[in-house]
Amino acid sequence: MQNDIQEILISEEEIQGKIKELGEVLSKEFADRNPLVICVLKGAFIFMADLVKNITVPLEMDFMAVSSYGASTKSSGVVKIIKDLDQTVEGRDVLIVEDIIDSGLTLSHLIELLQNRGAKSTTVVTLFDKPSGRSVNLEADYTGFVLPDAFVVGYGLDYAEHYRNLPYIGILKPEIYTS
Ligand SMILES: O=P(O)(O)OC[C@H]1O[C@H](OP(=O)(O)OP(=O)(O)O)[C@H](O)[C@@H]1O
Ligand code: HPA
Ligand SMILES: [Mg+2]
Repeated sequence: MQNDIQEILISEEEIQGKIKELGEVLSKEFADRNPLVICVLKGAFIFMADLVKNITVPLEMDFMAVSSYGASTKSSGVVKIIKDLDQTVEGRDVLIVEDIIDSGLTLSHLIELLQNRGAKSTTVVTLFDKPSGRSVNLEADYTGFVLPDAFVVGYGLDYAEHYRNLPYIGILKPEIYTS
């Protein structure tokens, strides 16, 4: 698995340090608001788990699975809901937890959906942001790291369902997805 990685961009230690910082900021922002923290599966599952351990105020969690990449390195442009939320978002302060914003299509779709369902507020925290990939105008409220224009894997992010279990973020060797 490691042999398929061209370069490690962000180490496990750097990721964990950043998540502690994000947890502190979000604990202040959401004190006394009992947010509904929504994990965008599958990619965000590791970030969600590490992040909520660093948020020290009461919150609730829910999970939603969406997919637009499949076994490709480019967004299909169609955001499919594979598993919907169990809880209602009506009147709730919602914190959306994403692993990466690339084209922005997944999040813009999700934010619109949650607002239409009556969420009181929607706040986005993403661990990674790839601004060069954007096809819609969208910014997270909180961002961990800004990434260069390359297809990355690890820490929840996959290529064709592999590499999610790497504890760091790396650039996948192009020959892996062009061969
Ligand atoms: O900004 P975008 O271009 O929409 O890309 C970001 C989304 O793409 C990935 O999900 P993917 O569709 O690969 O599903 P997965 O999380 O199950 O891997 C990632 O986890 C984000 O949710
Ligand atoms: O760079 C990426 N890697 C893995 N999944 C992704 N989904 C959007 N961008 C990426
Ligand atoms: Mg994916």
